[in-house]
Amino acid sequence: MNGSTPLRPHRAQFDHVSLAFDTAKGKLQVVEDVSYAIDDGDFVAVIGPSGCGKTTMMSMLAGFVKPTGGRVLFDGAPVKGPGPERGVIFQEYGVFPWLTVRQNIAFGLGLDANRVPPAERDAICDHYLALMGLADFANAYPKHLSGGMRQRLAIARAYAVKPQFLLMDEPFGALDAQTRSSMQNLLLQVLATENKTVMLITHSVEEAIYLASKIIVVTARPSRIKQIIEVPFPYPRDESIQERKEFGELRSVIRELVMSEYRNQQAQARPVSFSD
Ligand SMILES: Nc1ncnc2c1ncn2[C@@H]1O[C@H](COP(=O)(O)OP(=O)(O)OP(=O)(O)O)[C@@H](O)[C@H]1O
Repeated sequence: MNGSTPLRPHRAQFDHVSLAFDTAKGKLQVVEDVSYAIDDGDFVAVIGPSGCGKTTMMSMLAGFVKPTGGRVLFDGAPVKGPGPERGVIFQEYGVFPWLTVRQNIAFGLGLDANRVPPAERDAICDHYLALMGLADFANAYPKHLSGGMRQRLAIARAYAVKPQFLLMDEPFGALDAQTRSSMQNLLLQVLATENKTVMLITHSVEEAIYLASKIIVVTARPSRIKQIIEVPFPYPRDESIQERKEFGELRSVIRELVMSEYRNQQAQARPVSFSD
């Protein structure tokens, strides 16, 4: 629909990536020697203990922070900053309160990188208003929406500019169980109709297995790769896979991996570890 952005395969690569923040108390090592690739069409979920460095990892690929060691590559070149081919959706992120729902969705389509003619812009807005169940609220302001609707709007805004590469940080974390599950299904539906590559950060093992093709379990801080797991369920998927024995078995394995990192975090008994 967005004719200005030709579809082409994308590849992201973390190549021995490390990141340490300079803080008043010294260096805080947050990511350490992480290497993996996200290939075109992959759906990679990253899961690990709270505060271990997942958002920091994603922020490097989004171009918000730079690694202090190694390289983060997008299409073979080091990431230098944000770009229109990478759409970022954070929890509670990205809705302008002074714009209506329709204007919010149209916003990115007025920016140079994604500009489209008005008729096309209107068609894209209509498409996502319908897809996200927001058509009746097109002219409402975000303050009149429920939390779930606002988050759907944030997602619609990110989808509208058709980034082929989606970076999603706990996008459904604040939603009630019902809305969360309908948003997951909607995401699978969008992925089935549009070629997208996704990096998703989640705390939910079920969500990771249900949505992802590959799950990266990371360690307690500093984030290192603990295990990379290929999810054995083909797409398209529906909720019935959650009833399958293999789903339950995989859930147990991943839960144990994550819990063992929580135990490590507690055993370290240092909520924040600094070094000079
Ligand atoms: N700009 C910064 N300066 C200093 N420390 C930071 C900065 N950003 C993040 N941190 C610290 O880095 C660590 C990792 O944070 P990050 O948000 O990446 O973790 P996370 O795994 O995404 O956490 P959660 O799952 O709870 O969202 C935390 O201890 C955090 O306080």
